[in-house]
Amino acid sequence: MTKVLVSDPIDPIGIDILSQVAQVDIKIGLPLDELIKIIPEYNALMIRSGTYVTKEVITAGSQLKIIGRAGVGVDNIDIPSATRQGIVVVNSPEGNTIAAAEHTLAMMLSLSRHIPQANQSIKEHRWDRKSFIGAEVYKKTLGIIGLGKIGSHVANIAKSMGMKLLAYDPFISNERADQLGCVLVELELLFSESDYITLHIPKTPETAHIINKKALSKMKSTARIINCARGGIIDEDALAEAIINKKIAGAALDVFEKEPLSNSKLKNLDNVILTPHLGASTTEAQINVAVDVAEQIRDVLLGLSARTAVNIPGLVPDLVEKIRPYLELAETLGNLAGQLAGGRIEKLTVRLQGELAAMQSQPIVIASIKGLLSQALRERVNYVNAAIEAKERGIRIIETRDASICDYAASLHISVQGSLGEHSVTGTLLSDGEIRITNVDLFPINVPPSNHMLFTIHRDMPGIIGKIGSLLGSFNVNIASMQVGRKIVRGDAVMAVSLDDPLPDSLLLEIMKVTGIRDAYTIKL
Ligand SMILES: NC(=O)C1=CN([C@@H]2O[C@H](COP(=O)(O)OP(=O)(O)OC[C@H]3O[C@@H](n4cnc5c(N)ncnc54)[C@H](O)[C@@H]3O)[C@@H](O)[C@H]2O)C=CC1
Ligand SMILES: O=C(O)C(=O)COP(=O)(O)O
Repeated sequence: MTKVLVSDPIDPIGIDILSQVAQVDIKIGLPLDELIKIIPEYNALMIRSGTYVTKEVITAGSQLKIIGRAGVGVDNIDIPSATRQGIVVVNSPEGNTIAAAEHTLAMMLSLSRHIPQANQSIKEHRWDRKSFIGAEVYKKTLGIIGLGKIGSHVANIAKSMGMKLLAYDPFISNERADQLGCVLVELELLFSESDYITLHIPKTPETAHIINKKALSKMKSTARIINCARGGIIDEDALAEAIINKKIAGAALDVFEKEPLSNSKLKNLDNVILTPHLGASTTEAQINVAVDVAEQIRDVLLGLSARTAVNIPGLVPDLVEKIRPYLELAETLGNLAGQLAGGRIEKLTVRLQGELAAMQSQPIVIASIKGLLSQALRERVNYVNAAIEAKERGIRIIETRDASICDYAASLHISVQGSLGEHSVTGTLLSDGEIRITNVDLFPINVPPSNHMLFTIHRDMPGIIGKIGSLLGSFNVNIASMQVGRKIVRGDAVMAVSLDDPLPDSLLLEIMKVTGIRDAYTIKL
């Protein structure tokens, strides 16, 4: 029975989707050791920001196929470990964009107009209008750090409120910033010019404590900071000090270095507004992310591809659909070439030929690697970890294209160099999508792949095919088809035999003894 563990609160619509294909267990707030104890039973894990999917959780999750993050940030998942183990990680890149942007604006306006403090005072039976004189955001400067999906939506709304917009994002073009009415500037200038500073960046080694004591010292004494992105991008102690010492005017924070926030100086400061990571907490966003991620978990458990995997490079579903037959071709050829080469693999060369040369190569290369490693790693290798597995084994991957090779409209040539020598295979797809192996070690042939195959390199001489046929017959191995390819008459030739039955090792030894046979290989595809 396929089992999914849901370890953070997810909208019921997501649970319904998962229940179509699996038993769904909802266990919220599990301590780490408990999660590690039960995760081996599960094929998928669905989380939000509350669950830390550490290396230990992933190692214990030996059956896990997919981890689904019902939200954007995946910094609570050890992605390299998941990738290494072949686990797809998916998120919902857009499901909560609006919710997070609107929370940011609510925080900015709450800061400006002291709404939480005024609300508190009236509930404490005071009618105090003097203490809560606010500031308008109109004509003020908003500095946006991170002009991605949420930052852009914040920019659009802030613009319509009459704010001047500065932005810092080294990965965004001037044209894009222009469209949003933002001026791209360096951080220093953003710090010194902004009345409000809002952060919309992921937490990475580069962004950790991007707001620190030095940055705070450059800001206006009237500046206010909003962080609805990630904890840890602000040095919380330095921020508290800056507010206490009136270096800046205030802050509104939704996310914290350690969540839940426990003892913190920030809790005692009047001009600080704190919310418990509520950026994505709207009914609409929770439905969006739950559907988005649950559907992907369902699909992956059914053997389909994920729409927004964060750890499968280049394999977006539209592309997968378009090139799926070529992925199968690449896997088959990688597998075949790997078995012909045997021994320790040193180098894989993938050449996209004819019309294939114009296609996106990355998925085809990954499929070739997956095929190459499939004999050694079986189901442990997949599209997620194939490249990493090859790298860790020191296999060099070379990718080339040659549009001028037109024996077939589109073909793929794979060559594998290993400790026992080098072998190459070429293949193509027929108009009905069937695979044909068209070349082995540069000998032209035309055979479909089959589960059990025998390849020989032999001298082109009379009687050899008959001898092989009789030997197979004497071992009760039935031949489905046989093809011989040669470059010159009575030179070397290749024989490709498709078999209905597996070929025993003892038979291979007999075949090797036949006069004229130089090499023989049993292949399982
Ligand atoms: N508080 C909450 O509940 C929520 C928080 N978030 C968080 O908000 C953040 C932004 O999310 P999105 O806009 O969806 O992501 P996004 O990927 O669309 O945008 C992030 C932007 O940050 C930029 N960036 C990356 N490194 C940078 C650096 N070193 N300096 C400056 N810019 C850098 C990128 O170029 C990109 O434009 C994420 O950390 C996400 O986890 C998202 C949703 C809800
Ligand atoms: O999507 C994100 O990055 C968030 O931070 C939202 O977190 P949550 O799903 O509400 O725990």
